[in-house]
Amino acid sequence: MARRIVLSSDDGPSRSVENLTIDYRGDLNEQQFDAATTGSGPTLVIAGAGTGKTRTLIYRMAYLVETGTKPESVVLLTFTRRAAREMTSRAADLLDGRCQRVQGGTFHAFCLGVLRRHAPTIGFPRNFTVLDAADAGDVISVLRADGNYDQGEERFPQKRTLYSMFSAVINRQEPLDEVLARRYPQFSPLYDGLEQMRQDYQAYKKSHGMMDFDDLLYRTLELFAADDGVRREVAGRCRHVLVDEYQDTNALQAELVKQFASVHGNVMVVGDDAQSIYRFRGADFRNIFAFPEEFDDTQVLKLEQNYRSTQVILDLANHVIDNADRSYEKTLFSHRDVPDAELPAVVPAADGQMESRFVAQMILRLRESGVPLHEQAVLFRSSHNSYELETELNKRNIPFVKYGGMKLSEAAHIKDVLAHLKVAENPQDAAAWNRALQLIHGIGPKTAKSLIEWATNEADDPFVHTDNAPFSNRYISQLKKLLGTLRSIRDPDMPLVEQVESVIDYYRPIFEDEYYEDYPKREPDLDHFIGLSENYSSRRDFLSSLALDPIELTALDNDGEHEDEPPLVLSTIHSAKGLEFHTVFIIRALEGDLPSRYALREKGGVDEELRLFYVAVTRAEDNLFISYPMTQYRRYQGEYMTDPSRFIVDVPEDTLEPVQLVEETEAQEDDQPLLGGDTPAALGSGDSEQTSASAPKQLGDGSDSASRADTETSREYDPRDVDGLPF
Ligand SMILES: Nc1ncnc2c1ncn2[C@@H]1O[C@H](COP(=O)(O)OP(=O)(O)OP(=O)(O)O)[C@@H](O)[C@H]1O
Repeated sequence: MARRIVLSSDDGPSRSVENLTIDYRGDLNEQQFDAATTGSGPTLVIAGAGTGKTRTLIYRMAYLVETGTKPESVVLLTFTRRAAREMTSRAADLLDGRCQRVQGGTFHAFCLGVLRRHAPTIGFPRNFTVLDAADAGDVISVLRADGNYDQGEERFPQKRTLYSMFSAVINRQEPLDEVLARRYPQFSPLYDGLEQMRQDYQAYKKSHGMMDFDDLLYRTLELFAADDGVRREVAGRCRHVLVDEYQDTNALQAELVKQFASVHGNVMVVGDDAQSIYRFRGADFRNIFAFPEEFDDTQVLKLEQNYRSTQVILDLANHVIDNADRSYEKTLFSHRDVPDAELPAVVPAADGQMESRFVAQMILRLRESGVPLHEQAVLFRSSHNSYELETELNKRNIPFVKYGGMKLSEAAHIKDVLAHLKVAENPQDAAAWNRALQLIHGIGPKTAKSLIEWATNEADDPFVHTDNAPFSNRYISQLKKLLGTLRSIRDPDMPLVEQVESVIDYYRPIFEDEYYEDYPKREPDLDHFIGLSENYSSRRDFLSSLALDPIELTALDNDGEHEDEPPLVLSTIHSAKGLEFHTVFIIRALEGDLPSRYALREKGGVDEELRLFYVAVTRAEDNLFISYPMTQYRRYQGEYMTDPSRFIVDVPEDTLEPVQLVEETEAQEDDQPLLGGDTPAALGSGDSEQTSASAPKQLGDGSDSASRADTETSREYDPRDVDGLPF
């Protein structure tokens, strides 16, 4: 065995908590203080929603640095890179710039860093390509075109489904036959072909220098198993491991935490079993229950005091989660003393359009009463749930930003550009070749296949046109342009932004032709893409970063358009994780949507949806409206009656107050009180006509039309009117 020389720690001298610059006792409650300032060893912090998990981790980071731990040896693992950035910069604000040097990021990004250094140990090149889910699907398509995996069966799974199956095998560590039996029983008879394909997919990625997301985790563990020196070196640099959102880790991530903490043993994981919502990606909320079994002498701390929501909102949250299968016993109680807090409201609307009008009008009224748009959010289960509302918001010129929709790198035109960059980065990337080649007139799937064969196997240099290449006059001149562009951007001295511009110059005529119907609408994305590339020094980092940390297309689309006023937030519930808003609207609370009809088919699926609903409810600080349309329309079915979500039907009225929507005209006829008058202030004052007529100018030049629409059709929301519910 090699001789070992033990170096002593470079950490600075430790100081007592009383002599530190931050007032930990004053800023934190007792439970938070205990967690932030605990000593070494394993710690599990079980925390309810809004109880200050994030705050505690930020203070923990600052505390470690302030008491002498080298910031570079603190590792903060979060669910998104944005979360890590925000947390380290908040810690830096609290203490000083040293906190920016904490190693923060996602598990995938951390593993990527390790693998870039050590990939050759497990037979991968250092410049391996990172495949996102769509890329992985493309690779699977390439394989499928080559093999006879479907054995003539017509009902073979699509590429996305195949990827999900293969992914589940890795990240749940379950054999494929079990994955099929549990989640895709209809494909169980195809097991042999599928297993063969899965193995070929693994082998193909390895021989072509590619890793998908699961590989980043799995191969890191493989690397540690293959070379214990690497494990010791990596874990040696993890003096303190902090993990946020532990409830959403999968089996591989839980194992990685163990490995990272295997030298120093200092690990703090923070999570809320009730907020585990990523089962479809292999997350297993049972990890959080298993933690004390995995780490001897775990200290378990609980945070139960909620600082975010009013007690009435928490009462609903507690009621909801009481129905969950298994959760750590904790009852949230509010720290906020809000007299006359509004009960959460359930609002049935006649149809989707009426639901949208209610939400849009309510948003304007709240805004009138002083709640800015960006402190209001509309949450929904699936991105398409908000389409009708988006139309309504556009009609009224209410600016909004939407999260959880399409990612920039999922847009077809961006994928085209990316394909060129990927080929330049990894000439073995057949899926990228395939996309780039088929953009050329005269090259179809068959020709592309033989060209790829030539480029990846036969050519000495695939970027140089040679006479023995299988080129035809049909496309030769365009192909030469492609190869010339790719060759030029492979020049190591060419700055990334110039490479991207060069690809886009080549691509632009193709782009205008390919998307002739709407290319002007897509054009700004190309400019954004060039702008993004300016932040990276290498093509490799840029591509990995886009794969690992995708950028929201819609968020980007709307960037810079709201200089006057930060916009309203529309978000899927998944993307609203960790956020908080003064007012939250949960729309489309329907059976089939929330819970999603797909979840109903799976064991444990409804519980996961229940937790998702819990996450949505606990985003609200002061107001919560849960609405749904009572009728919907389907093309072949016509109009039909919906069922409200099971999560809201049996809730006592003193926990979730039913509210009836009434048209203004009807309300006046019935002599019912309109919103305004004695309506609680938080819900806005003045009648709808006043509200919209006085809506400030920056809500758009269409404020007039909004005003007209309001006066003509306004229906009234009266929170006190609980009779005659149309359930
Ligand atoms: N000790 C405290 N004093 C004052 N405010 C606090 C305290 N702890 C937390 N808060 C506030 O409570 C809110 C919720 O905190 P935080 O976002 O850290 O909670 P969380 O547990 O991460 O929430 P979730 O898991 O629901 O996203 C924040 O606005 C935070 O500033």
